[in-house]
Amino acid sequence: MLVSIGTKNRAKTAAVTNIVNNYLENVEYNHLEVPSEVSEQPRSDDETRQGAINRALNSLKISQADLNFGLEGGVREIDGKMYCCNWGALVLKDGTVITAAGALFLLPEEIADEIRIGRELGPVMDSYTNEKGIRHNKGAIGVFTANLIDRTEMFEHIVKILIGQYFFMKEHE
Ligand SMILES: O=P(O)(O)OP(=O)(O)OP(=O)(O)OC[C@H]1O[C@@H](n2cnc3c(O)ncnc32)[C@H](O)[C@@H]1O
Ligand SMILES: [Mg+2]
Repeated sequence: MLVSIGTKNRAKTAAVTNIVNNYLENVEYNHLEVPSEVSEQPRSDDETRQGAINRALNSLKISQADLNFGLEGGVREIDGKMYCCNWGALVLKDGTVITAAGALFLLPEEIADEIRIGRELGPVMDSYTNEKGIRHNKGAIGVFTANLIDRTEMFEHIVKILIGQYFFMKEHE
């Protein structure tokens, strides 16, 4: 079975590989840099979800894989507070689109203000922590949860929901 993932981000590719390997055998993986066709920093659930779907659809177009994953991070505001939101899409070979969302976590006001003036969370997190490439491993969620949960684990949950929905659909065909 061929599984494509619409990113080369290591936190995301690890999440897909870790979960899919638990449930399916003889899987070959493709990591594809595909356009999300939304802003670099999505600013709503709608836009973040659409980015995940576009990544999965674009992966299918390029690879014709059996399962095509798109994972996208964004932000949204509720009652003046900014949360990081996370969405995933799984597109099947026949074009069926399955979606799921994951954790929402609060961004501190000083981080939120940087995003509000138009910066991207990835670089903002790197300057905040004085580290490079946070988005590939612990992610903002790792930093703001005292490393109790990292970005891979957060996306694993979404991938598990997507795969679970796929199994449910197959059982009810
Ligand atoms: O290479 P891609 O797949 O694009 O991975 P990415 O890390 O850029 O992730 P997204 O495009 O899905 O996320 C949109 C923006 O938000 C940033 N971001 C989202 N979640 C983050 C997290 O947990 N830690 C650090 N940056 C995050 C990210 O770096 C981007 O600037
Ligand atoms: Mg990105």
